[in-house]
Amino acid sequence: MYSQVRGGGSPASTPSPNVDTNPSRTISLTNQINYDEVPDLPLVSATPEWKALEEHAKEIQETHLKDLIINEERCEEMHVVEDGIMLDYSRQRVTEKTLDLLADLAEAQLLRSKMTSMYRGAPINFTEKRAVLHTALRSRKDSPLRPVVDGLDVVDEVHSVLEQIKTFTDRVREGEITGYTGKQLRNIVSVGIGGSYLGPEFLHECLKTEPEGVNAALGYTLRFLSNVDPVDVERTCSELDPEETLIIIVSKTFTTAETMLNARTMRQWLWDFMGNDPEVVSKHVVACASTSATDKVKNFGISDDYFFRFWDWVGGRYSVCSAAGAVPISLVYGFDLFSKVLDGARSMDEHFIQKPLRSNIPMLMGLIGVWNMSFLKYNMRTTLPYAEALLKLPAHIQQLDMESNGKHVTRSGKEVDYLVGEVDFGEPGTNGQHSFFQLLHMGQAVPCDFIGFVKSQNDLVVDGETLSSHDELMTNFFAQPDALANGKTADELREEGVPEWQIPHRTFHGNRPSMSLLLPKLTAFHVGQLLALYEHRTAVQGFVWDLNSFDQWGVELGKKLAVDIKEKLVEGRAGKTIVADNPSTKRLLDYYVNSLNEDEETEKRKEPEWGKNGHTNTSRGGDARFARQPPLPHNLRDRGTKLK
Ligand SMILES: O=P(O)(O)OC[C@H]1O[C@H](O)[C@H](O)[C@@H](O)[C@@H]1O
Repeated sequence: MYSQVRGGGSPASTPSPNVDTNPSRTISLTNQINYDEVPDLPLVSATPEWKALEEHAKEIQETHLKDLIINEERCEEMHVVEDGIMLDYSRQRVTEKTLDLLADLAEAQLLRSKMTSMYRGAPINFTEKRAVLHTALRSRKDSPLRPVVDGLDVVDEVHSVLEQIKTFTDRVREGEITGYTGKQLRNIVSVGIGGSYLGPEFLHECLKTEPEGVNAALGYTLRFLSNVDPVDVERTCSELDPEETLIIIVSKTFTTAETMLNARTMRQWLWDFMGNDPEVVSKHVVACASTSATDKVKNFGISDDYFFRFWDWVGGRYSVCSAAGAVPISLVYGFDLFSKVLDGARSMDEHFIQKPLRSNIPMLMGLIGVWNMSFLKYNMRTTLPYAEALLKLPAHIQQLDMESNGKHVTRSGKEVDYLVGEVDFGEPGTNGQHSFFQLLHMGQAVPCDFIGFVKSQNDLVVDGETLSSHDELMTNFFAQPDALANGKTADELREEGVPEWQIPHRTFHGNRPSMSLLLPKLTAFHVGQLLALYEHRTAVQGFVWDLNSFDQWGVELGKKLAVDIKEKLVEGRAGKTIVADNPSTKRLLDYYVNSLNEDEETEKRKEPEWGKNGHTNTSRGGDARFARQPPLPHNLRDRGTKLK
């Protein structure tokens, strides 16, 4: 496949990707990396730059954060305001020297060359021989940077699909494209898992309460079906009118077992309501998949016009800005609002490639991530958005980062002897404060990303309150980082009159690092910025650690074993003796199969029922037909007995 760049433009709209205030930090673009060969490089931990940081970490271990954060000059230095975003990293356990040494490490690891290679479409995902071009998904049509993959201009490809999506989604929203029985398509069900689900759901949750989003989505519902658990199907279909439902199958490969079973289930659901006619599928099912899955999409019964392609050079966890996110979001919120997400992501792409280290938000966050993990040995990290609409951001970051940097070898195939790949988790504030913050304050130390907004999507002031509810939320955003950094000493507790016996239980050691990101408002544009910011943070860490952050071989083994288990389960349910690879798995399988068989002797397995909960179908304004339980599809009736 491999790609070259046509035109020779810079990765973003401004002339040089290597702008740096400190000329000694500027990396020559001639220092290009050859991704067609597996390099034989020493581990980064053997470099003098790494060793200098290890030495420096010993000094930092002696310093308490509360002594660092009282230094006015340092606090001034350790914040950035760019594109409306403020990053304050003064509560990280870093000094000017730390940042200089990290810059040296970044330079030694050719960070900027690697970034540029990514933007230009070099095959940096070399184990799969693929380019990594999610930045091209938000390129301007007339971008001077024209990566070419498989002979195709990537930016032209992207814009041709975006136009197809705009036309299709506008026509659906205007009622020109309808369902099989002529009804408007107002219920959208997006079927997908992993990267084909988490990012789009995160965007949906943000836009749901965004004022423009609220208006645009009036009369529409968007649901995500990801888990192969039949209960997820039940929940998804509950009270939906199939005649008004459009199913989007989002799967890059169009082979993922869970997605394809759910896709077949949803196809059957449509047929069971509207008749077993191929036109039901061609009018109610669309696909977002990679061009290499074209035949599979056709074989499913999906028409060409309803196929929105993306490309092998878009990784699943980096695919939100492709058709995977564009189709469901544009159907419900309109293409224009989705375009604003792309604008925000593009502005972050430009920021990332153009800005010098000390003004570069993703670069600073990535390098501090490396510092915390590999040198200060914090192997966890938490994302704490003080915005309920970001409730799915932690789950998205979890996949993005843990699938990207959860690796054990370098690009040269050498085992790493340093810590890489944090465990990422999170929850919106203030809810998180009432669940796991006890551990953050007194148990294990976990670096925190606090994310807050100057304005709420929709603020409230209750009569008699001096502050708005958003101000109230933000007081916590400001207070928690100080509590983590400063802690509380025994002497301070004594002064407050705390009894001596309680003091050990109420002492906070502090010295717990965090960073604070403050954005203007959770709009479509700013959510696009956040999305790209975290994608780039992950890339920075992988580049410095010398990993391939863009493959995911780690998910394959379990998938393969599940296929083997399926055969064993079929045999067990047919009354044959289960032969398993080890006694532990055999015991579990025997227990499962025997329990099922016993159950069935006394009680027939319960049949699933669509719309079981019997709520009013809001999208139909409470149509009585859907408030009742719809008929059970015939093929699913037999499902409980099929395995016998
Ligand atoms: O989009 P699909 O091909 O269905 O893949 C869905 C997901 O499953 C895979 O196992 C990977 O872990 C994810 O990176 C991917 O996003």
